[in-house]
Amino acid sequence: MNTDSIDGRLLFAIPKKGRLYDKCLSILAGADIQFRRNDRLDVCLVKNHPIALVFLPAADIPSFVGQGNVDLGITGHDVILEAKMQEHVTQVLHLGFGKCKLQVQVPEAGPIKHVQDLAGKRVVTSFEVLAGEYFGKLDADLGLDGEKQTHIEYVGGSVEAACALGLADGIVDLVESGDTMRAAGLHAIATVLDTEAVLIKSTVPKHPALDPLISQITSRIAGVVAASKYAICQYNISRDKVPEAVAITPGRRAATIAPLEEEGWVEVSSMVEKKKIADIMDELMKIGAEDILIFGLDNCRV
Ligand SMILES: Nc1ncnc2c1ncn2[C@@H]1O[C@H](COP(=O)(O)OP(=O)(O)OP(=O)(O)O)[C@@H](O)[C@H]1O
Ligand SMILES: O=P(O)(O)OC[C@H]1O[C@H](OP(=O)(O)OP(=O)(O)O)[C@H](O)[C@@H]1O
Repeated sequence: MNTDSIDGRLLFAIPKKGRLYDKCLSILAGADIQFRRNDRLDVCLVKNHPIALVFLPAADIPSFVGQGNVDLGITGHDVILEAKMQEHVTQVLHLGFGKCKLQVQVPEAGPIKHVQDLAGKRVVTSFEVLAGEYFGKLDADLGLDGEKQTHIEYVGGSVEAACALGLADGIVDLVESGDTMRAAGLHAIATVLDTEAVLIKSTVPKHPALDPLISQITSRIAGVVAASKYAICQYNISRDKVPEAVAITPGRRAATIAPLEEEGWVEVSSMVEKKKIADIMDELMKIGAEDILIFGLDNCRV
């Protein structure tokens, strides 16, 4: 391999900006994929692996990967469906970030209360394929055809302004916290899709020789994702309470139980989901656990 060229390297597409960018950089750092991105440069050679990173718009990544021009990529599940690339890419890993919903939204103060009231009217969106499929089914269910069908119009951004500008009766857009939607005086009346960031590869890879490297990178990224999701919970408890304790902290395979010097007491150590930590600690306190400690994970392979 020529160390100064992309020839022979695995091409790995990363969103060049936007909501997924920072999280992707953390994933790459956690997987020890080392690179330096010079200003405005969209192709970047990795120093410690035969990989080149290609920084692309998130919406273009499914087609690049699906057509085999790029071997691996990170993007949103939503844009894979929007690009109609679900048959051409394999979703290797769910990455646990970029979580949001694609929702139908209408003015809060307006007359439209249900999605059926919006059918046949004007909908503005950046997701014309997904919105088109959604309203296509709804129109068919309601017997709306020809001119009576819902009019879907594409805009590239600031979708939330369309109703206030008189361009639309409703919109289809992404919602995470709901702040954008509320600030625009809108509320959601239906969910088209739940989405999150995913690691994808081509369903029919152009470079099968790269499969071992793809597996290695996938396993590293899976470790980083698991480390961000789990923590270690360690506590002391009297031996007779062990059955109740392991019901609360069963671990991934099984909890580790070690005897303490003090007669009748054990130490329990177990992986727990971070989002459940407060509830788990409450439950452990109730059954008499003591010295409950939570340790974060820098990285792991599980
Ligand atoms: N508010 C959000 N919360 C979580 N994930 C989101 C959010 N908005 C978008 N995403 C995810 O990130 C992907 C890219 O969206 P983003 O708005 O960052 O796109 P972009 O158009 O490339 O960037 P920019 O908005 O800077 O132009 C979306 O397809 C979706 O999967
Ligand atoms: O529910 P919220 O937390 O407010 O997030 C939703 C907003 O996030 C995305 O846009 P983004 O802010 O990425 O910018 P964009 O409109 O330029 O795509 C999306 O298009 C919504 O507008």
